[in-house]
Amino acid sequence: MKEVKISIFGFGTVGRALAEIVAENSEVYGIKLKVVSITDRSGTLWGDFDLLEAKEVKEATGKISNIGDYEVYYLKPEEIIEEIRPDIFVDVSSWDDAARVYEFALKEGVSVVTSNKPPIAESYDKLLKASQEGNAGLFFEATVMAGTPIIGLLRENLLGEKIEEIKAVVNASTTFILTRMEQGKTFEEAFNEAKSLGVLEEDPSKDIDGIDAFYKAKILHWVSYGAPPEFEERVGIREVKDARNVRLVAQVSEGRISVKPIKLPENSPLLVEGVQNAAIIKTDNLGEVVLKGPGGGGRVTASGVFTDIIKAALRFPKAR
Ligand SMILES: NC(=O)C1=CN([C@@H]2O[C@H](COP(=O)(O)OP(=O)(O)OC[C@H]3O[C@@H](n4cnc5c(N)ncnc54)[C@H](O)[C@@H]3O)[C@@H](O)[C@H]2O)C=CC1
Ligand SMILES: N[C@@H](CC=O)C(=O)O
Ligand code: NA
Repeated sequence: MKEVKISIFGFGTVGRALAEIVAENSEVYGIKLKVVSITDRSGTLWGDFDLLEAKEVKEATGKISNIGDYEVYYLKPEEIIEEIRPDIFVDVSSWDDAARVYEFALKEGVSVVTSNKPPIAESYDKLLKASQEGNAGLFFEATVMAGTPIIGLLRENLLGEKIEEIKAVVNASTTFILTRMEQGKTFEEAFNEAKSLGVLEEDPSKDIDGIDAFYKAKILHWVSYGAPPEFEERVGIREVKDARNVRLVAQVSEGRISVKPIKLPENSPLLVEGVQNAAIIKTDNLGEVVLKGPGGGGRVTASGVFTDIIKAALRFPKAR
């Protein structure tokens, strides 16, 4: 059975959920998935360790380096690629500047799977070139709508369509906060409740000020049009007073992205609740296609990462 070596970078809510899913499904489609390293801010665990033990140590102590019987290394991100030589580099961290490591990995023939938005939103074209140069895959399903498959839809199933417009609610945290405010909670009460769900960013202002949704809108623009937008607009939810039927809506059309709170009509498919996301994709032949599903949470996000790991393993030869 072909063994595929995976290095996980970042071991928070999503990383630990991914460890669970890989441990439950280590042999899929004739492939044996082997996590050979896990990195968090305290260091890199590298070797033949027990995945679930690593998850327990992280949850109990907050640091992967506290694991007893295994070697912990202090590697720069590029050294993970050079020294460990994984087949797939999986970024589930909140490190905004990870694009330089993705580019290095891709050029080395190492596929990249990520749930981390800024590197894709800000460096998509450069990374696509690097993936072609290194014959390696770049996969980022979980960056938008978590495991709900909008990226695969746009990158594969709608390739024959002209994307006329996308209107979407793609940030779970603000949807949760706005729907709790609709039910009479204050912003502060709703915000604190959202914290317990594991969907807020490490820096929650990214959610509240529309930055997370903006990155996602930019990724949708890249995938739909192969270029960055000229016009960009971003407004968060801090000034929302009457939350009834209000959602943070991302609007994407060729050359333009906008993220702002919008009061929606009663029957709008975008009037989602809780951590649900929804998107209305308008194309030349199909008219409107509606996609709705969970947009945040550990396993919901790790689901998209895991599917991308399988895609990468099936499509790309082992790293050189
Ligand atoms: N939680 C969710 O519902 C979703 C999260 N995402 C994205 O997935 C990524 C992970 O999300 P969560 O696990 O929820 O976040 P988290 O905050 O629980 O975990 C992020 C981890 O990355 C680590 N990290 C940050 N910078 C690092 C660096 N330079 N070196 C090593 N480790 C570093 C942090 O220490 C933390 O353990 C984020 O980029 C997030 O935007 C995407 C979709 C949904
Ligand atoms: N913080 C994000 C997590 C998923 O991308 C959100 O609230 O949607
Ligand atoms: Na997705």
